[in-house]
Amino acid sequence: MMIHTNNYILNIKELWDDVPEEYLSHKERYENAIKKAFIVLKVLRQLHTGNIQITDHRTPTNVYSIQDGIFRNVNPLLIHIGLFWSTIAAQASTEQQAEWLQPDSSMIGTYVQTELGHGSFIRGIETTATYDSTTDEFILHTPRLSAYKWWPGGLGNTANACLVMAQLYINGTCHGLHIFLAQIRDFDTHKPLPGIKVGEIGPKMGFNTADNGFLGFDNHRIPRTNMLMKNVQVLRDGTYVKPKHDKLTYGSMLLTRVTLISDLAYQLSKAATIAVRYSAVRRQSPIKSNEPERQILDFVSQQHKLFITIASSHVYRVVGLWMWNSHKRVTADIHEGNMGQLPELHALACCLKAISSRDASALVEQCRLACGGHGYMMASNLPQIYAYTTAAVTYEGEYTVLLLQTARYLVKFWRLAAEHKPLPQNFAYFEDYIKKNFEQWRNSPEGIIEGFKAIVAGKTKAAYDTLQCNLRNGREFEEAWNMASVQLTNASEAYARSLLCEVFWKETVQLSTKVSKSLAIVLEQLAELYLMYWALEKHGDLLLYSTISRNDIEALQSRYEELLALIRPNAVGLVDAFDIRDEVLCSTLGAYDGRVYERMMEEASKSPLNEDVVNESFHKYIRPVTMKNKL
Ligand SMILES: CCCCCCCCCCCCCCCCCCCCCCCC(=O)SCCNC(=O)CCNC(=O)[C@H](O)C(C)(C)COP(=O)(O)OP(=O)(O)OC[C@H]1O[C@@H](n2cnc3c(N)ncnc32)[C@H](O)[C@@H]1OP(=O)(O)O
Ligand SMILES: Cc1cc2nc3c(=O)[nH]c(=O)nc-3n(C[C@H](O)[C@H](O)[C@H](O)COP(=O)(O)OP(=O)(O)OC[C@H]3O[C@@H](n4cnc5c(N)ncnc54)[C@H](O)[C@@H]3O)c2cc1C
Repeated sequence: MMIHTNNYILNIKELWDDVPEEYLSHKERYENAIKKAFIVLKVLRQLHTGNIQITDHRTPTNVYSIQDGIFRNVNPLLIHIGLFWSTIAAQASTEQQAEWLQPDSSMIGTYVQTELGHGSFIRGIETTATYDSTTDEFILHTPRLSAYKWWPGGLGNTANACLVMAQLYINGTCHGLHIFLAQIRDFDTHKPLPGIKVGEIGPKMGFNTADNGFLGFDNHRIPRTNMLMKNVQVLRDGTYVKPKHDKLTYGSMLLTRVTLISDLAYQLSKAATIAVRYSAVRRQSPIKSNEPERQILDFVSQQHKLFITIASSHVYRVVGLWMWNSHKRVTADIHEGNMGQLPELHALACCLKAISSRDASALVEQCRLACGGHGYMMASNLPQIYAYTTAAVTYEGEYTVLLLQTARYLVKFWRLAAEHKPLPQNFAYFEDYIKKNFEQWRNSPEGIIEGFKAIVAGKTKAAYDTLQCNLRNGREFEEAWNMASVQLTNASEAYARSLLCEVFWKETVQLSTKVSKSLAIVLEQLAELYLMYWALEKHGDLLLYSTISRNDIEALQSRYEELLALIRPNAVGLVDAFDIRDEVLCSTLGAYDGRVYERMMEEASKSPLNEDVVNESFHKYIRPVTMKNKL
């Protein structure tokens, strides 16, 4: 059968709620989401087997974006599809993949790594997998409360299998973290298997349809062949065959960090669409007292809040794709046995995941605030987008922890520069900074990019000097590192920002040669706005580390305000160009037709509190008090 993805999925009636999910209980929400998830999974399986084919040009990403509207919250199968499958595809041997990745598999899986006691420091994970050569099995065990797995999406009620991260023991020797496939529930009855304690962790700020769960093993046995064995093996006699790089086991985190950048771009495009469209409809106060009230989008301060969100969505779309291509390249190299590019990819993925999630959550919140009171309504969908987006600052590597990973990489290159050793081309600016080869400041995108590099160099130097000073004062390295950690994270943040500016500007300039002149102008305005915005935000750093002057900063400010005015006529067109359907946007404020007030009233009428003209609590509680002496 040939289908058009959008229409096919959007026309499945059971996928759309009569009652907005906010009115459902925790349990009902989950059950409703599961109903939808399995309708969608069936479609995906049909797509996979070729029983149905997509006639439009869309990719799984598009299918992913449609599901965003269907679930309002989160698809309970997100981790099954996004992490369970992809980890097997990346880390299981060919034979294991052939067995486990069957399209009609009974397995519904999740990715089980974090424990009650350890999330960031995964070497501290306490779950053990001990090889028993007499039975050719691993024994999975949770030695204490802090070792209980806690958080995995879909684990609470949905999953019957999982990929577990555990410390591998063979003959009393610990070989560190490895990944194991474990069945946890009976495929037919769905009851937990003997030796498995599993459940759901309760309501959260968002992700309430993801049934995040807990899991404990009581000496649960799995076959030896259930360890993911593409990069590392345990042989029948207990021989341990080491991987080519000991962080290959962390590959799923790396991939998800890369994928997330594009996902966050998409969340930003939704928030920008809602807030810009609403700002074009909403009128509040005249600008000149004798004029009619103006669209709030005409207030320059409103443009300042919103246009950076549009630009940032493009930045993360472009940089997300750039990272995706790098990941593909490095993965191909790894297949050939060349691990040389892995540290760089890891360092880039860490800081870009950290900054993209932090930017996205701050900007989504800014869009919500820019919609005034109405942005606080669940029906605007902005609170849900915020709750979803802000979680990304924590999951898949907490913000600061990831920035500190990138800092290790920066410090390594600074050390080379300080010792006058050869540097790779992309860090040549460290040497320039040491030699004080400062460029004359230019108030242009290229000048700002150079300025940001100077900030990276200056901040890395400051952090490195502090580190050295702490060491000279007799501190152990780890302690000295901790004492310098504020400066180290600052350096990483600056590094991420300089990458974002440079990649975005270069890619935009290149793209501009391939599109119409009028489109090229708008794209370059957006890219320039992004660079100017951040130059102004970081003008203190530029004053410290580059050759910028006060006059230059004032000129930047004027150009920035000019750009806001230039973008204003295209603002609605720019968000329309994100091409997000109303069914996916799910917002009374952001729908394409601009019927904001009508939609708000329609949504309010769905409130169960409007079902009765007089709520029964009036008779039970209010009247006895207010009418007590009057009856
Ligand atoms: C309608 C249809 C619907 C279906 C849709 C279909 C489409 C589906 C598409 C899917 C799209 C998906 C969209 C994305 C949305 C995703 C939403 C996700 C939802 C939530 C998921 C959440 C999942 C999780 O959170 S899982 C748990 C994650 N946990 C972490 O990230 C823990 C963080 N901690 C760490 O990573 C480590 O502990 C670390 C790195 C901080 C420290 O590790 P360790 O202590 O071992 O190392 P160090 O001693 O610090 O370093 C040693 C050395 O190793 C280097 N290194 C570390 N890590 C790596 C690495 N990964 N790779 C390479 N190298 C690494 C490190 O740099 C050091 O090197 P040096 O040279 O010594 O400096
Ligand atoms: C919505 C959501 C979904 C999730 N889904 C999954 C899932 O599917 N599977 C899974 O396994 N896990 C999942 N997680 C868990 C998630 O990966 C962890 O919460 C995350 O890695 C952070 O770890 P933590 O909670 O232990 O935070 P902590 O590490 O305890 O962080 C607390 C604070 O300590 C600081 N800190 C910690 N270590 C350091 C350090 N070395 N240096 C400086 N500061 C430090 C942090 O910066 C932070 O400020 C999910 C979490 C959330 C919120």
